[in-house]
Amino acid sequence: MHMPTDKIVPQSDLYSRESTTARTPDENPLPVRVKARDVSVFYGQKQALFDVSIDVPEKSVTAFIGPSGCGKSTFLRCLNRMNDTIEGCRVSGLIALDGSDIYDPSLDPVELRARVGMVFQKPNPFPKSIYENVAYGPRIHGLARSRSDMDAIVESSLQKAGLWSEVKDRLHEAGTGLSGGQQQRLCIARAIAVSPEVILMDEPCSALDPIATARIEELIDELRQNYTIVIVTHSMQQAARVSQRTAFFHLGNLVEEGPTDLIFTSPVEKRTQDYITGRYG
Ligand SMILES: Nc1ncnc2c1ncn2[C@@H]1O[C@H](COP(=O)(O)OP(=O)(O)OP(=O)(O)O)[C@@H](O)[C@H]1O
Repeated sequence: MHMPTDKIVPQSDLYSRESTTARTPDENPLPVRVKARDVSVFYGQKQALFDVSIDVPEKSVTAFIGPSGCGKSTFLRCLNRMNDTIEGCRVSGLIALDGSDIYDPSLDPVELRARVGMVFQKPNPFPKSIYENVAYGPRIHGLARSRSDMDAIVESSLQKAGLWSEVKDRLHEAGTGLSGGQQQRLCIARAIAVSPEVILMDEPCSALDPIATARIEELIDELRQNYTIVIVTHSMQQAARVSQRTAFFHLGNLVEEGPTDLIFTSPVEKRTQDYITGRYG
């Protein structure tokens, strides 16, 4: 059921405020693609996120880490309004993509989700052919004018997802017939096919074996040349391997965020230190 969340009112003072959780100013910061300020999320009466502020730089991987239930997925879902689909979920604060409020009522959430794509924990291809899985988004967004246009989009998306050579001779077979790792790459191809700016990944490797996981991690590293990626992961090793920035969440708060190497070697906050050294979580 579709339940609209609270409108986020863009307030210039909120928009221009610095993120207080950023621990070290980068010497050469990348342009900010997604800016969140004072984002709180409620499920009914229960508050799950408290005043989260963060800048997500473009063409890099930002990892969200933290113990189970700390709000990582809740915050990730705010970034493309997936929480709109959860009954009783309310969002306040500001989230801007390229300077524009994503909760502006004039913005179509379907268009937003093409610009901010999502890959889920469990690979979820449609019960259709490999080709149709990738062609579906471009078709509903009117991105291909002809069959050959569509063929080109499908091929290049599968190429970028590192799957083309494995499936080019079986494009009309069911997507669900692929291995788990291939299915996840198909889901990545499906997200890429509508030319997103940002790709959100919610524990994309948790259902995969170590070899398929390594393949997806390599792919994430390649994709960051062209896309802004935000990944939720339970694995600190994965965050350290794939991300340039890491944000540590605890009990609904964004405790600390900064360059991944610094978060893992010299965190400022004791709670971050305790988590990365395995004291809890
Ligand atoms: N649909 C929902 N309805 C009610 N409460 C929810 C819902 N989704 C999440 N929550 C609650 O919000 C809090 C944050 O959950 P969330 O799933 O965002 O955490 P997480 O850090 O991603 O956890 P995990 O690592 O276990 O996936 C938890 O207390 C959770 O129970």
